[in-house]
Amino acid sequence: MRYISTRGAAPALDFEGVTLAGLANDGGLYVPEAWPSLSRDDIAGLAGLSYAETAVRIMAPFVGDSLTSDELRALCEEAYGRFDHAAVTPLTQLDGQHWLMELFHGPTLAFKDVALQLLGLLFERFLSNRDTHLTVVGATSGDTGSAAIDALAGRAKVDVFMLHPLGRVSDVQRRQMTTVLSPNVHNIAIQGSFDDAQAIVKGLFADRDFATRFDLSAVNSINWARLMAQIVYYFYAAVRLGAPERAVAFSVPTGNFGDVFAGYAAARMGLPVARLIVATNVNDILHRAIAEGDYSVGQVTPTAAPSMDIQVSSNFERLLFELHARDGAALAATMGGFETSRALRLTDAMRGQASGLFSSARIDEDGMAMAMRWAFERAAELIDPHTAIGLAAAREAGLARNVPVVTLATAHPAKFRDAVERATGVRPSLPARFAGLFDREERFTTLPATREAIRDYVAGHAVERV
Ligand SMILES: Cc1ncc(COP(=O)(O)O)c(C=O)c1O
Ligand SMILES: N[C@@H](CCOP(=O)(O)O)C(=O)O
Repeated sequence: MRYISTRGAAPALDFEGVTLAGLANDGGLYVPEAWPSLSRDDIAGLAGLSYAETAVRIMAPFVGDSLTSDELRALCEEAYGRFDHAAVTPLTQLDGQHWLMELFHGPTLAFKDVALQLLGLLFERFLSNRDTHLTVVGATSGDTGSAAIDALAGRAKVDVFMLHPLGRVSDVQRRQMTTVLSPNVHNIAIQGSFDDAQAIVKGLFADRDFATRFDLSAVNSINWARLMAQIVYYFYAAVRLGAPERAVAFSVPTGNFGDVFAGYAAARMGLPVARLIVATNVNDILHRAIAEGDYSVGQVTPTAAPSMDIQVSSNFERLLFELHARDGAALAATMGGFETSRALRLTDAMRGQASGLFSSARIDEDGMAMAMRWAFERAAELIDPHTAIGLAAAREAGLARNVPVVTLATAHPAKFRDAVERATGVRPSLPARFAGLFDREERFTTLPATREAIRDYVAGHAVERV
């Protein structure tokens, strides 16, 4: 399998190459040159397999020659062996139509663990026979940071610099990052928003000299390996609910468009997906884009679902690439215009194409709280604010009663216990392994939200290529 950049000008790479590179050097994102395809029999053959074995079957075509299937299996068994539920991503039924897919049974209680536990092992495996020290620079609105830090802390050939927006993540999220004191972990609170953090990270990659000097790599969903690992649970859930005989819809709490793009990839690979519902909070650029074709950047409003307080969604570029008929030069021109004007319009043809699979909804804070209460009163389930946005969107989507709708439960409710308590009156508790989280020493550096400040800090603490 080879990977090409959405902007058409970077060299094509194999799976090992894209995993280590993160972002393409033309500013684009890597995507598979062609979507692998699974037949109905292949999909039916996934029934009854363990999560790890399902992962091997789905990811093998993407990994190509970069790993043998025994190596891939060993990595999947190790990564998913760290989850505290035997099914890894279990389904819970809420009523006759609605299900939750619980993606929060990993070490840091969010869906990010599904991909980042594997990515940590992939880095280690690919670096084992290279004389390279990676400098991972990432941006987080709370969950990617803790999952990446858990996956990379203490690894000999990687340093991780994680930027979070000061004061805009939950206390549990922050402490999950800042109480990890390994020397290779560098937490930075920036005086700005998540969008500022993400723009700084992309800016550092765009500085080719800097990116080469420090062997920059990415753990955000700009890294293809992140999305690849997330495709697996769409197949795993759909097969449990009757695929390939029955199509399943998914409602996805969306910020950076990574999770829902993984659902798109599953559909492109042959999974019968009835609908992908893009659920946003009041930071609704993606809802406006899908519903009206208006992808224009507004101000970020802090909400009780802070991990979705995002305006510029990095993976939307991967969908735009598909909607530009995979023409990298055309997309590079579109993105150039967007970077200047902070706005772009989808043509009617693009919107028409997207609407075959995607729909969207914007859920405000009241809608979110109501969904938390509904899940609790109706099914005795405590759900986190992000999941609640997905569930509210699922319930208002108006899909035929015979279509099962799976809402992705992207975080454990205890990560956002204040918001959950406000909505339901119940304060969810953290699993026992987090006892003491609030007594531990925290370490982070606060910096201005400028590329220069972050570049200087990274340069002062990272390992330079010899
Ligand atoms: C809990 C939670 N839900 C949803 C999202 C949005 O996912 P994505 O950025 O892949 O759209 C995030 C952040 O990425 C998150 O942390
Ligand atoms: N919501 C995310 C933001 C980063 O998203 P990613 O999927 O691109 O890593 C977070 O919690 O950090």
